[in-house]
Formats: sequence, structure tokens, C-alpha cells
Amino acid sequence: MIGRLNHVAIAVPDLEAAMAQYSGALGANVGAPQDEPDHGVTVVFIELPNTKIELLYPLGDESPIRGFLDKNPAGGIHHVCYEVEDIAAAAARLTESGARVLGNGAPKIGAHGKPVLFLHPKDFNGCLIELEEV
Ligand SMILES: CC[C@H](C(=O)O)C(=O)SCCNC(=O)CCNC(=O)[C@H](O)C(C)(C)COP(=O)(O)OP(=O)(O)OC[C@H]1O[C@@H](n2cnc3c(N)ncnc32)[C@H](O)[C@@H]1OP(=O)(O)O
Ligand SMILES: [Co+2]
Repeated sequence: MIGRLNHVAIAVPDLEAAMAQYSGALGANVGAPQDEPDHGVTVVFIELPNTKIELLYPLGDESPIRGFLDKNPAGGIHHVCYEVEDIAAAAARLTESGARVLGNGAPKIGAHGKPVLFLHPKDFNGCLIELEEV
């Protein structure tokens, strides 16, 4: 069911500083900040030859990553995103297996304009998983 690794997301306490590190010290191709108010984050994508890095910074008072940054003030790996062909079928299979699909269970449109959903980290070895339909 899960396919390619679409991105690895890193929550950062200072978006500009993280962008400068990736473009400067790491010499990577860093995109422009993208506000995603429906998700409570500002994202920056860094294109790599085989996947992407997604820098995450809180947007608004209700950001779902605020708690993560409170616990990890220097930042940290926040989630991994796997691609799936059929997100509804994936959600049904995962729910059937006893995994928790976060939110109201319905996919939202993510940063790439595709449906995404999230699985509770406690159900997957402490790893927050995002699925993106491609
Ligand atoms: C524009 C979309 C973009 C895209 O790629 O398209 C995105 O990726 S948007 C990314 C931001 N959105 C989300 O992360 C939505 C899903 N996340 C959530 O609903 C919450 O973050 C949640 C429920 C995973 C955690 O919320 P919160 O931290 O407020 O709750 P708790 O403190 O109760 O956490 C419960 C438990 O989980 C541990 N935790 C929290 N976040 C993570 C994490 N990223 N990775 C691993 N573990 C995590 C937290 O420490 C708690 O553990 P405990 O042992 O009980 O203390
Ligand atoms: Co993501």
C-alpha cells in the first residue's frame, strides 16, 4: 500500500535560520515559504534528488506543531510522508487494522494540492505518519 517517501518534515524554531542553513551550509535547493492556514503551519520544501525535506513553522494560535516545539525547543523530525494511490482505501484499511486516523478521518488538501491524512504516532512506533494521495 504505501509507496515512495514523499517527504521528511522537520519542525523548526526559526524558519529563516533553517532555510539559510539548508541553502548555505548544506547547499540545497530551498523553496519559498508557503502559508497553510488550514493546517496551522508555514512550510518550506527543499528538493532532494530522491525525496523532499519539509520545514515546518507554526502558523496561528492553534498550530498542531506548537506542542511539539514546546517539548523540542531546538526543533526535530516531526513526521514522514508516504505516498498512496488511494487515500480513502488506505484510511479504511488502517482503521480496520486499529490505527487512529487523526482529525475527523476525512483527508484534507495538503501543501501539494493533494489529499493528505495523518496517523497517530503512538500507533506507529512513536512516528507521526502522513499519507499523501498521488
Ligand atoms: C500543509 C500540510 C503539510 C503537508 O505535508 O501537506 C503538513 O505536513 S501539515 C503538518 C502539521 N499537521 C499535523 O501534524 C497534523 C497531525 N498532527 C496532530 O494532529 C498532532 O500534532 C498530534 C495529535 C500528532 C499531536 O498533538 P499534540 O502534540 O498537541 O498532542 P499530545 O501532546 O497529546 O501528543 C500525544 C503524544 O504524541 C507525541 N507526539 C506529538 N507529536 C509527535 C510527533 N510529531 N512525532 C512523535 N510523537 C509525537 C507527544 O509527545 C505525546 O506523547 P506522550 O508520550 O503522551 O507525551
Ligand atoms: Co507533511
